[in-house]
Amino acid sequence: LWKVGQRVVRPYLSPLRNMPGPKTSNWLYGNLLDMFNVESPAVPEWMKEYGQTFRYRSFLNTYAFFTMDNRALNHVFTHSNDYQKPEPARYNLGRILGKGVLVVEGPQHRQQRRIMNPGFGPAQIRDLTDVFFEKAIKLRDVWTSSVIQDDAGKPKRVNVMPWLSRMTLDVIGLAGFNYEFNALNVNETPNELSAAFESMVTTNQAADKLALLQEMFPPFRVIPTERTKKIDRSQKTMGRIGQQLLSDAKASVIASEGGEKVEKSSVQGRDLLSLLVRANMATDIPESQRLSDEDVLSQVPTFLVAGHETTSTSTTWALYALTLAPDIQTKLREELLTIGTDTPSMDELMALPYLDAVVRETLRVHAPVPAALRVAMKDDVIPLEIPFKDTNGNLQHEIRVSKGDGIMIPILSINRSEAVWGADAEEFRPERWGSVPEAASHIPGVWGHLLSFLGGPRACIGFRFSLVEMKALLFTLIRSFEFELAVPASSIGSIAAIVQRPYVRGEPERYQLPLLIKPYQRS
Ligand code: HEM
Repeated sequence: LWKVGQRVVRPYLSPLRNMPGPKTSNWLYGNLLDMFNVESPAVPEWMKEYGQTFRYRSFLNTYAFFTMDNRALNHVFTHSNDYQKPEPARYNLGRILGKGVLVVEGPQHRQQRRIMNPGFGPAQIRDLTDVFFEKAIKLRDVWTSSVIQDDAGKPKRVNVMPWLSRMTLDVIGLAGFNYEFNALNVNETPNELSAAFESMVTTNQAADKLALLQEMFPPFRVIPTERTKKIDRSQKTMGRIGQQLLSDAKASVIASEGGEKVEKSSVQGRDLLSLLVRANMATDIPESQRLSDEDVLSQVPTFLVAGHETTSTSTTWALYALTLAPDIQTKLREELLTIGTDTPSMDELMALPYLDAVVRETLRVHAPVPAALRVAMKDDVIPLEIPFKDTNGNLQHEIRVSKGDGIMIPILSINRSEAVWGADAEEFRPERWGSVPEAASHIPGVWGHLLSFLGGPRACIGFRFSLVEMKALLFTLIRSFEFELAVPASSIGSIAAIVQRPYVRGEPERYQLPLLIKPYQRS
């Protein structure tokens, strides 16, 4: 009751009530339904009317604000303890991931990042490059042998999304924790871990009103539902398999420490879980700083959730962009065909300038995670680069927030900002990376003058991993195939549900990118 009371009273006390912004349109959802309206999202209109910093109403009409201001965002990123992920989102993720690095906050997060960071460094990702190519080549071969042509040898419509998703699942299994999902072996039934994970992430929370109440109001969380029971069952399976993977990783670390050679054909010892186990056993980490087995195990589903659909979705968008711009597709193919092998090293791959520009431009225009949310954990004053005029007509050089106010970090709007990238900011034009505008260097993102991987201590830990994986995929596919859209470009839209995916207007299948894929005949 105290919490409900706080929620009711908060809107009358927040300093954000004097910031300009739209009127609330729903007593329960505030402005959220307008913001997430797929066909006509309200944010672009609000940006025209109120500028780059404005307030809106969130769930139960609590106050939140939207800002594209670099200084304000930098403040939010660097004070990650004071601006945490919303508790309902952490509860939801935590049901699936346990206490993984994506969910925990404060000292626990610092401790986990400290031990995990080394596993994601350039040298470690270099060691995983052959896994990226092995699976990219497997996808190429499955497509060539049985997927892209009908019996008469004509290209048939292929929804590339699930294929790319199978490829990245296989990669994160092997590179993440030395586990073979075999998702690209389409004739085999999904293995146990894959089925448990699938069952967990596809539980339909939206259809379950009690689930929404449980998310928003903790006392309801003690009530078991079909959804919670399903998650519990899957968690048991994942826990059992995870325990086995952890024991294997420990054994491999001990074997390699003892000078025993780890089998060359296996990734064991190089996978993220083994690196994490090794870092956790390092002698310079005091006993009190080490992760418990439970914390280490939570990283297995964390890698699956964070590192699988994000990379497959961005590669899907890259193929989409290349079908709309055949000249760019041809130019990219020409560059890729200058390499004389199907399996270049990471350094050779990363040195290809046009591939790099295409990947950057994809992650700019089609950032798979379009926005992030944070909540102020205390009253605070956030400095601004560009002031805003409050509802009383006074110029404000800072934003005053009270504990509980929300913040929307509009990753995609910032990536596509005309103020930064010029009048053609919405266009996919890889050539722009030949001369990056000065304004882009002020964006507080961890990579590439973009916010696609966010910034600060909570930035994406796996950005190098995903860049090399995406490049290996594009390298392999663009050299081997020509891609065309199988439907008119105007029928493709995008739906954002944490990750932003394409769909075809008027067709029942929820997420898809239907393409025609032809083998490329080298002259
Ligand atoms: C194109 C691919 C990817 C994109 C666009 C992406 C984007 C992001 C973003 C925006 C966040 C911050 C979310 C938030 O705090 O609200 C994040 C966090 C994270 N990502 Fe990624 N990611 C990608 C690939 C990966 C991969 C391949 C891995 C692992 C192998 C990974 C692991 C993580 C983890 C563990 C976090 C949580 C970090 C923390 O809170 O300290 N990501 N990612």
